[in-house]
Amino acid sequence: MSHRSLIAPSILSADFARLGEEINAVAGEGETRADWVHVDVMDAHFVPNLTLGLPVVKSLLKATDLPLDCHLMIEDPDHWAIGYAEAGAYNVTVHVEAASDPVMLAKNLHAAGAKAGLSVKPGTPLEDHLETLKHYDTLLVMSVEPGFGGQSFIPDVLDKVRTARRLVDTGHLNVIVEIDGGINADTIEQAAEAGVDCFVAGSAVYGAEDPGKAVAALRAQAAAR
Ligand SMILES: O=C(CO)[C@@H](O)[C@H](O)COP(=O)(O)O
Ligand SMILES: [Fe+2]
Repeated sequence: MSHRSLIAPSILSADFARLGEEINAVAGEGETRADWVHVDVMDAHFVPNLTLGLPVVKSLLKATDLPLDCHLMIEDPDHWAIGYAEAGAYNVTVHVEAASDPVMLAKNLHAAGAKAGLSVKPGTPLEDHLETLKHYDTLLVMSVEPGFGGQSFIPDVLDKVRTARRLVDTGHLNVIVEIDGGINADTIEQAAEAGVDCFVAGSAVYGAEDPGKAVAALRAQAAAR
């Protein structure tokens, strides 16, 4: 791994009535500071849950200087994703299962000034999307079925992470391997060992008494592998 492990707390497990304060809880100094804030956008169609959309993301962008990592679990990301990039999201991740033209989408996200992320559900093989991946900056490997926080990590996805790590390293791709779902003190080391660069953690951070300390502890565990 060429850089330190990145920790991206998911505000899905935060108090939605106090999102600005909740982000500030992981925006301190040093090791307690998150690298990115992960924002789960769900439309009750691509996934059976509804969360928040572009108006809330625009407000969050004003409330923090941390980079927003927007995970779009929505139908028709070809149409909607660009708005998040134009608003100033750092990274906009779309699901390969939902995108009609993911290569064009990545180009459009880049033109709008954002990084582009490609996400795969646990049952989606990576092998079918290798050419597409070359156009992206992050690969978000889902380690739970998308839709809800607080689910258990699916260990079978570690094989996919190892494959991704190998492809990125041997192909010299500039792609950050990110994992999302069930990451906590019990699972982060396996994920780090398999080659993950960036760890999304919702309940493990916002369910902790001190979210900033949880960020520091997860980062230390990831770095120890
Ligand atoms: O995208 C999703 C769920 O669909 C995630 O970002 C979850 O929000 C992660 O929550 P934990 O599994 O860490 O509690
Ligand atoms: Fe997510």
